Amino acid sequence: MPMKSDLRFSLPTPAQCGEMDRKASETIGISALMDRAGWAVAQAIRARFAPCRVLVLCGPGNNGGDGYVAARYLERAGWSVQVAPLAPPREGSAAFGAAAQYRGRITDFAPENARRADLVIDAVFGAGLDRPPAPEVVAVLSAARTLVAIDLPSTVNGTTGAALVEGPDYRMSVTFVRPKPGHILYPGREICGELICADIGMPEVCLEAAGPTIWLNGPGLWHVPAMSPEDHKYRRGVVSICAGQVMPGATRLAAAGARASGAGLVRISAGEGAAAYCLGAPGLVIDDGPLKTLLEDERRRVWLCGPGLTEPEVAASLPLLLASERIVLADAGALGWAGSEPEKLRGVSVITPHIGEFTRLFGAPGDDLVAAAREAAQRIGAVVVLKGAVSVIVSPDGRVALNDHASPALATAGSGDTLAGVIATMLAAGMAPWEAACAGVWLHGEAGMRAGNWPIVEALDAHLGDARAKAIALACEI
Ligand SMILES: NC(=O)C1=CN([C@@H]2O[C@H](COP(=O)(O)OP(=O)(O)OC[C@H]3O[C@@H](n4cnc5c(N)ncnc54)[C@H](OP(=O)(O)O)[C@@H]3O)[C@@H](O)[C@H]2O)[C@@H](O)CC1
Ligand SMILES: [K+]
Repeated sequence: MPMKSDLRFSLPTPAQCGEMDRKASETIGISALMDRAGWAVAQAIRARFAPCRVLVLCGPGNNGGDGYVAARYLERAGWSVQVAPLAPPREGSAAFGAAAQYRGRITDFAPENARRADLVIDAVFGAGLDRPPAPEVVAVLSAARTLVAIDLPSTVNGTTGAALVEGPDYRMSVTFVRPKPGHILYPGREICGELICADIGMPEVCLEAAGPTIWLNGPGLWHVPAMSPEDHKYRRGVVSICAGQVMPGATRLAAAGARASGAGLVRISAGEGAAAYCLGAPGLVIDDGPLKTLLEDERRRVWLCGPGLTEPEVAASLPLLLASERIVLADAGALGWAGSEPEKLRGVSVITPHIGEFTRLFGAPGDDLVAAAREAAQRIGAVVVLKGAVSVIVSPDGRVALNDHASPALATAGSGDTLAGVIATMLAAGMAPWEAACAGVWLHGEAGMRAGNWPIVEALDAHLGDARAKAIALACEI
C-alpha cells in the first residue's frame, strides 16, 4: 500500500469523503470546514470574475451549506447575490447553521432566475449525489450562462466521472482537500472546467481514516532507480522482447522505448526472423536461437510479449515464458491471442490493453472504468494498465492510479509499443509491477509533452531519458 506520506496523491471517493467528514466531526467540526470551504469558493470566484450578479443554487445537504457560506462572503465583498434553495437543510445540521447565517436575498429555484444571473454557483449536490438529479434541477443548471460548481457538478458521479444526465459544462469547479476520481476521469474532467482544489485545513488523520485506494499518478507515489556509479548493464536490467516475422516495426519501437528509458541491455528474440532486426540500432542484441535455450539464462527475467506478434507466434512463446516463471508484460498480439479468455494470461505481471483490447478480453467496461479494471486485475492476478486519455493502472490488490500526465500527442500508432518497452525497463530495473506500470505510464506521458506538436512516435524516445531524470528529481523533492 502507498504510505501515509502518499496521502497527497490520494483521490478519495465521495463515499470515503463521507467517512472523512464523520471523522472530522469528531475533531475540527464540520461547521468550521464548511466556513473555510465556502470562503475558498468566494475567493476563487473573486480572483477570476469581476463583481457581477450571482445566483447560488443551494441543495439540502452540506454542499448547499457551502453555497450559503460562499453567498455570505461574496455579499460581504459587495457583490450582488441571491440564493435559490432547492430544499431547506435538515434542522440542526451544519448546513442549517450556514443557511441561518446568510441574511441576504432569497429567490425561487427557477430557470428564469438562473438565466438572469451573470454567474450561477451550483451548490445543489456534491459528494452526496447518489442518483440522477431531477429534470427540474437540470433545467435550472442548463439555463445558466456561466456555471461554477462547488465540489462537483450536480450531474457528475464523483467516483466514476460519469455524467448521470446530460447537462451543461462548467467554467470552474472548486473542490476541497483532494480532487475526487470524478474530477480526473472523463467525461467528468471535461464537464468540471478549471479545477481548483482548496486546502481547508482538513486534519490528515481524517483523510487517512477515509482509507483512499485511488491515487493520482506521479513521482513520489513510486521511485524510479537513479543512475549509480556501481551500475552495470545487468544491474540496470535486461529487457527481452519476443519478435515476430511479419510486423517488425512494433517490436523495434518497443525495443527503442526500452533502451531510451534506461534499460541496461535490450535483446530481441527473433528466431528465424533475425535478419529483419539486424539492420540499424547496433546497440540491440538479436538472438536467433530457440526461445527454450534463451530461457536458460536466468539474468533474462523480464520479457515483453505481444507487440508485432501474430497469434501463432504468441502461442509459441507466451506459454513457454509463463512456464519458466518470467516477469512478463503482455500487450497487443498477446491480448488478441487470449481472445475472450483472459485466464489464459494468468501468470503475466502486467497487461496494457487499450479500451478495444480490454473489451474483447473482459467485456465492455461500462461507465465505471476503475471498477471494471479492478475486477479484471483480480480475475487474472496481474496489473492492468487500461490505456486512454486518462489511463487507469490497477493492481490485483486493489490499488488504483489515475494518470492524467499525458498529451494527445501520444495518440498515434506505435505509441503503445513504446509504452510497453518503457514499462518493461522499469520492471527490469527491479520495480514491482504496479509501481513499474505507474512509472512507465508517467514517463511516456512526460515524453509526449516534451515531444512538441504532432510528433511521430519515434520522436518520443529522445525525451524518455530526460523524463526519467525529471521523475527521479521530483520524487526526491517530495
Ligand atoms: N469532505 C470535505 O472535506 C468537506 C465537504 N463539504 C461539503 O459537503 C458536501 C457533501 O455533503 P453531503 O454529504 O451532505 O452531500 P450533498 O452533496 O450535499 O447531498 C446530500 C443531499 O442531497 C440529497 N440528494 C442526493 N442526490 C440527490 C438527487 N439526485 N436528487 C435529490 N436529492 C438528492 C440527499 O438526499 P437523500 O439521499 O438523503 O434523500 C441529501 O439530502 C461536499 O460535496 C462538500 O461540498 C464541506 O462542507 C466541508 C468539507
Ligand atoms: K455542486
